[in-house]
Parts: sequence; C-alpha cells; structure tokens
Amino acid sequence: MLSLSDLTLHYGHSQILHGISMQAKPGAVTCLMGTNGVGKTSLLKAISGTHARSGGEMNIEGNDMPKNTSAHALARAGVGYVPQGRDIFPLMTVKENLETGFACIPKSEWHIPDEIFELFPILKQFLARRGGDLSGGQQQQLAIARALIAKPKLLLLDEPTEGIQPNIIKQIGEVIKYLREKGDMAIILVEQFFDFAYDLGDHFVALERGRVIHDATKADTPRDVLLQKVSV
Ligand SMILES: Nc1ncnc2c1ncn2[C@@H]1O[C@H](COP(=O)(O)OP(=O)(O)OP(=O)(O)O)[C@@H](O)[C@H]1O
Repeated sequence: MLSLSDLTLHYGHSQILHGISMQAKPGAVTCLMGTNGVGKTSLLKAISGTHARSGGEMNIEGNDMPKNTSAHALARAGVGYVPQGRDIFPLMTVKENLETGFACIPKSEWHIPDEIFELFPILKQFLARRGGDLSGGQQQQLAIARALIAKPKLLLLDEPTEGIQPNIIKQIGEVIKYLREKGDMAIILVEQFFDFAYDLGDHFVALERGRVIHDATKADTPRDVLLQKVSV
C-alpha cells in the first residue's frame, strides 16, 4: 500500500530523516518506534504531506506521490492522519469535528457511518458537546473517528495512548485490532508505550537519529531485542 524509498526531510538546514525506506501493508499494523526525537513524527508528517519531504520516493497503491503533493491530495489518495496531541477543534461540537472529515470525500458520501458510533459509542452520546469539553481520551477517540470518516487506506496514528487513562487505551487497542482485521487498511502506529505497540504490531520499524535500524516482522522481532533498540 505504502512504499517509501530513501526519504529525507529537513527543517531549514537541519536534516532529520536520512534516507528512510519502509513499507506498510493492508491488514497489518506497522509500528514505528524509537526514543524521543529520532524522527517518528517527522516521518508521519512527510507521509501525510503536512511537512514536505526533501527527497526520496513515496508510492501509494502503485502511484508515485511527488514530494510537493499537498496534504489535501494525500488525504484524497487515502492517507488518514491522527496527529500527536489530536488537533481537534475545541470550540466546535463533536458532530462538527466529525464533519470536517468530509472535506476529502465526495459529497454523495457525506454522512457519518453507524460504524463510527459502534466503535466509539461515547461520541454518539456527546454529539452536541464541544470538542474542548471532552476528556483527553475522548478527544483521542474523536480524532481517530474523524480520520476514519474519510475512509483512509492508510491510517497514521501518532502516540494515541499518550496521556490517556487505561480503560480508553484498551478501547483504542480494540479499535486498532478491528481495523486491522477488516484487512483493507494499512496502519502505521507511532507509540512509546512499548507493550501496547508490541501487542498490536505485525511489523516493526525502529529509527535511530533519522535512520532505520530495524525493519522486520513480529516473528523476526523478539521482544527483548526490540525493547533494547528503542530504549534510551
Ligand atoms: N518544526 C521543527 N523545526 C525544527 N526542528 C524540529 C521541528 N520539529 C521537530 N524538530 C526536531 O526534529 C527531530 C525529530 O523530531 P520528531 O518530533 O520527528 O521526533 P519523534 O521521534 O517523533 O520524537 P517524540 O517521540 O518526542 O515525538 C527532533 O530533534 C526535533 O527537535
């Protein structure tokens, strides 16, 4: 689904990603791991087009995506991005936040599927509540739901468990498993909560200072080996 080859990224003169090559396949959770500051969020920004890469190739479902492809065009091509910190609109209602997910799909598909409320029942209950009045965990659920409304083929999740209470972490884990089992979506999960990531992951990519130091299936990634590679 997604294939990256020799991807580089800079902020001004400072180079953060140094030739990243990796893939993400439908029906699988690819965990992107590494200590703080290795470039995980920057890589998701490059894939989602929210910060243009400086070089390398990106291919989505067989189509080359030039490096100046806009975030909007990538969203239309099937990339759903749930950024770190969620970025929900605090003054808009839950319903309005969900409706912002319509921006990248044809008008004929502008409705909130029942599946969204089956996955996140709390959102149905709080449809008229302002986004900013939800708890952190509920905001995270809203951010994931909003991304799902655009029916992504590739879902990018940046630290979905950060600052969230254990019962909602468990629910988010169940949603990720459900989406994986549907089989048509590739999922890239950036996650510092090691056990959560190791439990969900089918494939593990570890970064160190903007370079890939590990890229293997779960069968070829013993827990202790990965833990050592992604620990300070
Ligand atoms: N907008 C920016 N301008 C300049 N440097 C930045 C910017 N955003 C991130 N960086 C730097 O790029 C490097 C990689 O940051 P990034 O957020 O991608 O890492 P990360 O692996 O996601 O870390 P974390 O787990 O802390 O989120 C860090 O050194 C960071 O300070």
